Amino acid sequence: MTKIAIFGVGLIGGSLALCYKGKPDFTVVGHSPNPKSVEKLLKRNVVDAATTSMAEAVDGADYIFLCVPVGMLEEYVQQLMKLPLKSGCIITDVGSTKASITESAETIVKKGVYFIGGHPMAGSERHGVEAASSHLFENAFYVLTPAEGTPQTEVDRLTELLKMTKAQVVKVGAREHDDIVGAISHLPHIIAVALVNQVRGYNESNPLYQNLAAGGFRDITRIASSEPMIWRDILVNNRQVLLKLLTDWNLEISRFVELLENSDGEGIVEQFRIAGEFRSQLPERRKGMITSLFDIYVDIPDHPGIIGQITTLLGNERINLSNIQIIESREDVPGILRLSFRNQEDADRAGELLKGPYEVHV
Ligand SMILES: NC(=O)c1ccc[n+]([C@@H]2O[C@H](COP(=O)([O-])OP(=O)(O)OC[C@H]3O[C@@H](n4cnc5c(N)ncnc54)[C@H](O)[C@@H]3O)[C@@H](O)[C@H]2O)c1
Ligand SMILES: O=C(O)C(=O)C[C@]1(C(=O)O)C=C[C@@H](O)C=C1
Repeated sequence: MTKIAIFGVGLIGGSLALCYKGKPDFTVVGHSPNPKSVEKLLKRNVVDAATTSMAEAVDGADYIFLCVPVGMLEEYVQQLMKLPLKSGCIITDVGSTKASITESAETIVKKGVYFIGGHPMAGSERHGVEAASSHLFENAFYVLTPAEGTPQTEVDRLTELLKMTKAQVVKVGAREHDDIVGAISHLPHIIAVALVNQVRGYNESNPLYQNLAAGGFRDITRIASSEPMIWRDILVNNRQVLLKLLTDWNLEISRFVELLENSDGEGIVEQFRIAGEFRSQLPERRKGMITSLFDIYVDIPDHPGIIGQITTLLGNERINLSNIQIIESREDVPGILRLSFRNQEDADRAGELLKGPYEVHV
């Protein structure tokens, strides 16, 4: 039996738990310091067992996932080292920054235990176990940042385990990770929040701003609704990288100021052209990295007419489906249907509607 202990069973921890729970020869234990959260995890059936005791959670664990906010990771590694851990146990984390935890854990972990930094490049603006899904990591990249001295055999063991998330594991240096992810994830979150707050200011004197906000504003600002505490920790932790990125950002914006001051239409066309060209080369269908669709997943029994029944139900309620895909049909699980919608509201309505007759995952 492989035992997995998960600390912080929220969006990411809960999604990992759902990837392993119920799989043959796996047992998943969730930890929270809060007894009410422990009760909730058991009630939601996300884990096989849940506890407020760190010692109980790690007792005999083969793998420990730290899925708490970035600012707490080091403290958790320190606490874990005071407990008797199984020899060969791998501790990994899912934090959105990698340099500080990878470097500090190296000095904290004791012999016979391994720390390998990790970061799934998938997520959402939602948080908490309620938003968890076993499909979250499908097709996404999952970065591992092993320190230099980590034996390859242990990296391979963790890579093998992560295959069950259906993510694609890649190895990247921790500092390189923070530079890159700073640019493609952390900076966009700052920009989204700043933009929403700029418009929020205008909206105070004229509510039409909010009412007229359409696809463009929604697309670029979805992530402004992300969990503040999670993002406080990420941004403060990666501040050195972000300060440099914001300097570069100011230059990009100044370029537009200049183009507008000079009514330089050709220059504007050129900016859009080179941006569009680069964006069109981003890997397609990498869920969690780039998507303008809102997906729900429905477990479907394998019998004829089932897809017709589902689309009819949606059609009757005038819920517009933008894509439909059968992900797979395996012997040990029901088939899975991915339904995509143009906006969160439609996805939520569809979820509510289909929840009765079918098993729905968001
Ligand atoms: N949200 C994303 O898109 C995303 C993607 C990849 C990685 N991450 C990383 O995953 C980690 C978890 O983020 P999440 O999005 O799952 O957030 P979340 O809020 O859904 O989950 C965080 C979990 O940590 C617990 N927690 C919070 N404060 C705690 C405390 N003081 N003591 C003990 N437990 C505490 C919460 O109860 C919850 O179970 C973070 O390190 C984040 O950087 C997030
Ligand atoms: O899709 C989203 O909502 C996300 O915020 C996911 C996202 C990202 O910025 O792409 C956010 C944080 C992560 O650490 C990894 C992925």
